[in-house]
Amino acid sequence: MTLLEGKAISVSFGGVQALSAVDLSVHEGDVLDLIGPNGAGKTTLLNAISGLCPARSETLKFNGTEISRLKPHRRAKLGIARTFQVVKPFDRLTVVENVAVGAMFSGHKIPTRSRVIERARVALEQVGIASKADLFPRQLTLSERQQLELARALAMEPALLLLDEVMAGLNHAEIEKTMALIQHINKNLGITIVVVEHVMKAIMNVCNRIVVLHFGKKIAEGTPARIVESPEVIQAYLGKRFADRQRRDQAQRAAQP
Ligand SMILES: Nc1ncnc2c1ncn2[C@@H]1O[C@H](COP(=O)(O)OP(=O)(O)OP(=O)(O)O)[C@@H](O)[C@H]1O
Repeated sequence: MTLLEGKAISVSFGGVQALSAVDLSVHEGDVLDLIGPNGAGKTTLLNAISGLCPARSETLKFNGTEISRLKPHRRAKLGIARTFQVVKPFDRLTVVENVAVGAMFSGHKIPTRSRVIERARVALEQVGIASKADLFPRQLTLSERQQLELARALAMEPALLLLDEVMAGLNHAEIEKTMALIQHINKNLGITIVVVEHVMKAIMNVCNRIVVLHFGKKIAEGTPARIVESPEVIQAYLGKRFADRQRRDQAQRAAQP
């Protein structure tokens, strides 16, 4: 089933055409990776979906409802949550209180304080930092702050989660952990995910579809295996060495019993 359907999504900032008539379909259960060079329009596309920047489109439907004229908080209530590339928690609130702010935007009509805190604690457990609930954000490592950002979005009980570079600045072990967490959120919590991610090697093994943006236009879409074969994508973004290595890895995995 199609969860999100966008047709001809365009965004311009003054003279800059950040997105030009991009079509995007996200199916229920997808982990869809948005890739492309710096400035390609990836974050802008997440902003257009979540309502954070004014966008034009022929249609933008979520779960069958036209959302293009809805404010961000209305889209959040319908089940669209997102994380931000630069994590900016409320410094004077504890970790659990920060997440509780997210829980206030869940679909429930009047979330009570106890329900909101309970939901926040569940989300912290889901991302693995329940033991940090009563600390302040400044006491967290970079990786834990990313997990806080994820928990805040999960507390909104979304059907669609938009992740903007949640692995930026993380080391190898932390990236592996985050990958496993993304898989867990998708498979076990049943949440559809659109992820903007530059750490290609890692995300290739987790996503089922990739959409490639270049100068605000969609230049390719398909399975990871198809995308590494696309001459246009190799030239615009992946580079030949990465594509060759990825193809070799895929062949080795396929040959394993
Ligand atoms: N608020 C804004 N005002 C003016 N121009 C903007 C604004 N936001 C984005 N842009 C421009 O729109 C284009 C797309 O930017 P966007 O941040 O979406 O790219 P991106 O693919 O996410 O890049 P990166 O990988 O570097 O995060 C860029 O040319 C950028 O400079």
